[in-house]
Amino acid sequence: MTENAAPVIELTGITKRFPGVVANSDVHLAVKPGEVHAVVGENGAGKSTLMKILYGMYQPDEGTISVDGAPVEFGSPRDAISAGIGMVHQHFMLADNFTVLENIVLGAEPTSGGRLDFGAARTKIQEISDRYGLGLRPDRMVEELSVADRQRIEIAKVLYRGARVLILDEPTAVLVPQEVDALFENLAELRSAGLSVIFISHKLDEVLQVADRITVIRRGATVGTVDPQATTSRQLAELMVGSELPTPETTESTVTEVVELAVADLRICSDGERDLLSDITFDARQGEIVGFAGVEGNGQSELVEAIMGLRKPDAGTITLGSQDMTAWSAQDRRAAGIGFIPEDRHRQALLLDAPLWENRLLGWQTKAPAGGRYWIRPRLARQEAAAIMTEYDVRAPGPDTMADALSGGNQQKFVIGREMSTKLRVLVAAHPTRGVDVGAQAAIWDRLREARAAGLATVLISADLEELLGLSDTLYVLLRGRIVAKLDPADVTPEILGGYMTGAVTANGEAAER
Ligand SMILES: Nc1ncnc2c1ncn2[C@@H]1O[C@H](COP(=O)(O)OP(=O)(O)OP(=O)(O)O)[C@@H](O)[C@H]1O
Repeated sequence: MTENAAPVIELTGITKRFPGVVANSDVHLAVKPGEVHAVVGENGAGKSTLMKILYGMYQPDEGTISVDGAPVEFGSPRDAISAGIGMVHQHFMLADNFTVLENIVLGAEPTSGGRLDFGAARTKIQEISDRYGLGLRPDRMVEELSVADRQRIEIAKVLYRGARVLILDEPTAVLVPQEVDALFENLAELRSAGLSVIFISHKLDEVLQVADRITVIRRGATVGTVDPQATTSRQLAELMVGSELPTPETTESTVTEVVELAVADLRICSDGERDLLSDITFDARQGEIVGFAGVEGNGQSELVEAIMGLRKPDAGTITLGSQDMTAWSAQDRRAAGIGFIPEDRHRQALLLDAPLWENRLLGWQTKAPAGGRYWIRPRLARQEAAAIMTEYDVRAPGPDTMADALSGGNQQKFVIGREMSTKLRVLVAAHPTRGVDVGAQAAIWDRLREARAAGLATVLISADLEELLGLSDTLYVLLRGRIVAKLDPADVTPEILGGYMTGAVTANGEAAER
């Protein structure tokens, strides 16, 4: 980064109001050419809103956007893209059954005399790949590729469209440590080529490692821009929150001998072809957190769906206490006290166009006091929703607020609060703190530990290795649908765990043959 370079992007005095909420209030952000600029802030601080304004998805109520010193107005993402701004989404938007080349070109087809010119596209993609060390192979099918490869395709896609400023929204949430290092090398290449990266993340250590400058947003307003060389992650967190953070406490084991959930010889096949899960056998005892590590797509979703009754296994049994529940419906399982924090909160946990009080009832409609066999009690549901909002620090105007008006992290906190405020025997938690800020993460970890101490058996799936190592009593690694290692979290580091997850280290702890 050139110290005194003029900003390539400057947002000045940005204010954006939603009903009952000022999402951005007089925000200032200046991004220089050749810098990685992190934007951090608590859940609901206004980061996504600001990025949506920069990307032309929302229009600000006040304030200006300048590109290369000249004011611009973006009516849509198309305008932002033509001004050289690209967004790499957290949820990849790639078509699995197309090649890398097709995915990059889709929507920005090259024309030569009115015809698609794939030859020119291939050359351009190869240049981009070589220049930034992306290692793309244009003819590979996307479905065969890892999460990290897909992310590189998304990056190439925006570069292909001429982006000079790339917005990366929580890019490391889905990566193992080795992949995070590789991503950071790619970012270094982009930076040295004079491009700019806006990096949104809740992982403050990573932010300090990768960013040239960090802008902190608190409750919609800019707190300031800091130099990572002169800031610790604790200071950064305190700037975000506006007060000192409590220190998380360590806890004693609470694992008992009583098996609450037993999974035996579970097998799930896809169309009779390939096993998505095979020979899965494990127990979760009262007072125990059983963690599952794995690169996304190695059987975690199928395991969760089988336990929750959303997918019928091809073989094996699932037992709750002394009852075989393999044939039970999803609703029977919830009624028996199995709580669920799904990976995809939008599809599986919330009705986005319904108010929070209705979402309080979702999945628990038949449970007293607010729900019941024949009717529901809106007044009680409102009270319960309000109680969850207070207890889990869900920042929103009230129980009548629609779920889709909440920031991502606040939606997640609401879902966790809903599930955990019912008396549970088993909790299946997939990525429980994905997208939540450090303060909320520590609070959720405390809740999970308290529930464990009270006897809850938890199955924890997470891509956050620190979370898995910090919470689990027993840790399994899933690779290609099998358990390839059973580990004591006290004995492993994130790097070793990453090795098991990618298959680089085998079950006996040795490096796998290449
Ligand atoms: N479409 C919308 N309608 C109403 N309110 C909204 C809308 N989008 C965001 N908000 C509100 O604006 C505020 C800022 O939300 P935003 O999503 O920008 O936060 P964020 O910093 O990205 O949070 P997170 O880390 O949880 O993703 C929140 O109070 C949120 O509830």
